[in-house]
Amino acid sequence: MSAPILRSLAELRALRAAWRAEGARVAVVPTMGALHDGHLSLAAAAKAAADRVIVTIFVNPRQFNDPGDLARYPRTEARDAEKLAPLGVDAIYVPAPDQVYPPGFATSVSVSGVSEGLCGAHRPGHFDGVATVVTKLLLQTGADCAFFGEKDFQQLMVVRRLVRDLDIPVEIVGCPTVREPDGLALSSRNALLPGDVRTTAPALYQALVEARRALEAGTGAGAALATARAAILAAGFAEVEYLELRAAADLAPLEAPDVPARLLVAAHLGGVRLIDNIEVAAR
Ligand SMILES: Nc1ncnc2c1ncn2[C@@H]1O[C@H](COP(=O)(O)OP(=O)(O)OP(=O)(O)O)[C@@H](O)[C@H]1O
Ligand SMILES: CC(C)(CO)[C@@H](O)C(=O)[O-]
Ligand code: BAL
Repeated sequence: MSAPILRSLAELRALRAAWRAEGARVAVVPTMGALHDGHLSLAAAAKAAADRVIVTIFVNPRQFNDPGDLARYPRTEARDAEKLAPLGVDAIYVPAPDQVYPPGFATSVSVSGVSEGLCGAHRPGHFDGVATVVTKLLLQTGADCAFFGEKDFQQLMVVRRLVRDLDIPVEIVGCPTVREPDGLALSSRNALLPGDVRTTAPALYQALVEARRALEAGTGAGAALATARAAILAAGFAEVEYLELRAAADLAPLEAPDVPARLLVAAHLGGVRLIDNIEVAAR
């Protein structure tokens, strides 16, 4: 059976109050819709960890630095609800824009440090938009736990930081990246890839895997990353926005994987910006 779709904060609060009275543990899975198996893996993990699960669908205008990107972001609400039905999700919150940003809205949540560099450097204002809407969704849902994908690793770190800094009583759970059989990380934006470049897209993940192998075998970061960058461009990507080795704990820049590390990349293919990242073991 399809979960009820809630469009107002009042409806969400009423349901939340009933669940609180039952003593239910409530999970939230924030999304922007156009759901794929990556999102569904978060919903399944949430269902396993909580009594009640709310999936939110809100294409948040404040996190789009590029108006064209916002305009073409895929919107597939009816199909999203169908995909969630077999998972036993308890509610889908699809707020009208004024339920998140009421007239006169004047507050922004800005997380420094971890939101600088990487996507933060290339998408000005993006993480302020993410931090603001995630803070609102956590407070509106009053969730006990919230599920985010490691595919957006920097976003996950920004959310962990803001929850600690603002004393929001919620457990943040990071979930592994779900991939296509050829390695491409699932992403709503994959649907925008022109057909003729789809077979090129997995080169991004392959380059990360090869760089990880080299780093873990003792190759210096400079050489390993230069080889990976060249491989991504040779495969047919138009631009590598960033390709960096960072400490997994706080995303501080690293010269070598001497602590648990993350290798993160953003690159452009067929007019679409793809991101990916993988774990690199400490030497
Ligand atoms: N392949 C994936 N595996 C696991 N989680 C994912 C995957 N893709 C997205 N998520 C997670 O789903 C949540 C909602 O993400 P979002 O709706 O932006 O989807 P997306 O596919 O990342 O879309 P976009 O094209 O905007 O990057 C985020 O926590 C994100 O990290
Ligand atoms: C966390 C999020 C739902 C906030 O809009 C979005 O950034 C996303 O889908 O990753
Ligand atoms: N998945 C992160 C949301 C965004 O790209 O805006």
